[in-house]
Amino acid sequence: MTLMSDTVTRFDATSTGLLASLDPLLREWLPRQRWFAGKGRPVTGFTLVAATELLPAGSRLGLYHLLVVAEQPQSSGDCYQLLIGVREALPPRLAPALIGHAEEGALAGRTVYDALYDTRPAEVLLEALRTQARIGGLRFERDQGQEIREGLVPRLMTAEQSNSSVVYGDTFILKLLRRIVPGINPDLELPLALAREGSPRVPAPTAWLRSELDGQSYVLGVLQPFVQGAADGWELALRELGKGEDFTGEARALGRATAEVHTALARALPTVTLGHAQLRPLVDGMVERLDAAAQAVPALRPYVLGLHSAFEALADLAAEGHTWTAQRIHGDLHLGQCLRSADGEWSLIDFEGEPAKPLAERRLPQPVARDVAGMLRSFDYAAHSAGPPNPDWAAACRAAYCAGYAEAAGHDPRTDPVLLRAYETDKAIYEVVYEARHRPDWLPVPMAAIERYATSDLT
Ligand SMILES: Nc1ncnc2c1ncn2[C@@H]1O[C@H](COP(=O)(O)OP(=O)(O)O)[C@@H](O)[C@H]1O
Ligand SMILES: O=P(O)(O)O[C@H]1O[C@H](CO)[C@@H](O[C@H]2O[C@H](CO)[C@@H](O)[C@H](O)[C@H]2O)[C@H](O)[C@H]1O
Repeated sequence: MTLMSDTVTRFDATSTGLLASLDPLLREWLPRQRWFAGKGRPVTGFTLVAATELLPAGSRLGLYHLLVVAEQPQSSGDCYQLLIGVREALPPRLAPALIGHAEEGALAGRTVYDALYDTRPAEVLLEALRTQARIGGLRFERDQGQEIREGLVPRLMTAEQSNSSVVYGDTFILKLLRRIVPGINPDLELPLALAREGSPRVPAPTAWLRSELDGQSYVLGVLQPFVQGAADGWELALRELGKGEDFTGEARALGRATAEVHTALARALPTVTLGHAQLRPLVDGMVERLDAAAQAVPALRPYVLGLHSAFEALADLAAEGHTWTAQRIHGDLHLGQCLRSADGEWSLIDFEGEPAKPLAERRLPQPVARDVAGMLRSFDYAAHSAGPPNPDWAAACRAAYCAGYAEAAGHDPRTDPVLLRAYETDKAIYEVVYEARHRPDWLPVPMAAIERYATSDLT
């Protein structure tokens, strides 16, 4: 256990004692969290990167903001953001938040819990954003043009997520990023760029939380307007499928919304042309991901040769002199990232990209086909998740989505089937690894697509 005490605020004398209390509790609790990225390997210890006392430890309710590196074998360790509450005992409503009872160190005899479940700590965060507080290394910042009312009542969203979100009075939603990496985070960067472009398709960031550590900036959270009465595309698609209803009207609207976001991003941020030299490493990446996935998930192995052909076809096109335009994109687009407001308008959320990929890679310009492929995979997922597989439903949504995209963008993604197939294949491979790791019961869904892609020509 090491301590970088220069980043610890108002807490230097007891920081080691704090970690002594938390270490045994976090070893048990952290790996059980959905957002824990190091699943399958034991946590062997923690390094405290920063500890900020937000409510005094001596009071009825103590509150610490922590950045800790979880040490694991064969890894340099991921850094996590934790909001730790400390009480004598937890009231029953906070039972799901329990981390454990500290037996040693500075918090010995007290109960430690995930403070995001608790009203007062969540209020402390919103108040700090509202007043643009600077506490230790934490920078609470906001868009001066948007107002944050006082007295909004917080509630933690309990859905399984990659991060953790608190909704304030159905007016704002604060997403606290759990795994923290230094640098410009697209989850703040892209919505801010879209807001500057005046795009109505993405809730404009109202405020954000950053940390300055060792000369590097970390985005820790983003506050956005809450889209009231919204349903996400995944819920809606499953509902319509279950009723045997048509979803093509919504799929077409989603295609238009995606194209509008792409057009605004292309205006706001640089675009580049990909020729053979640039496409080759992109294809190599796809091949490497396939090979790594087959190592990790044995069920993929019989299909590796068949899947390679999708990537080779793309490399062949590049070798023949084809070029593609690349720009900033969403990076992890699926039905669950699309919200339909009560008045029927679609917005896109969660521009973080695939959280497991390095930030620099997530911020590279890429062909828009990658996002389109993500949505097409999502229609296929829905069609394989609600009762017996319904490939006709998926095919109809696919056609409507691409037609909607073409209406708003002026070009139809289906006119480049080789590129689209390569990205759909790449995404399905990603999904196989994702499901094997997080939801093994779902593995047959992407595997059904893998089987098709490995054995069929482009249709
Ligand atoms: N602006 C918003 N308005 C309403 N609900 C939202 C908003 N942003 C996110 N949500 C809800 O929160 C969930 C998680 O948000 P998301 O950004 O996808 O987080 P994560 O990165 O943790 O997956 C979404 O599926 C959606 O239900
Ligand atoms: O929502 P996240 O950004 O955390 O994305 C991850 O989890 C998704 C599942 O929640 C996963 O999406 C896959 O399952 C969806 C249905 O639950 C489906 O609509 C998507 O098409 C499918 O990829 C996503 O891949 C993963 O990154």
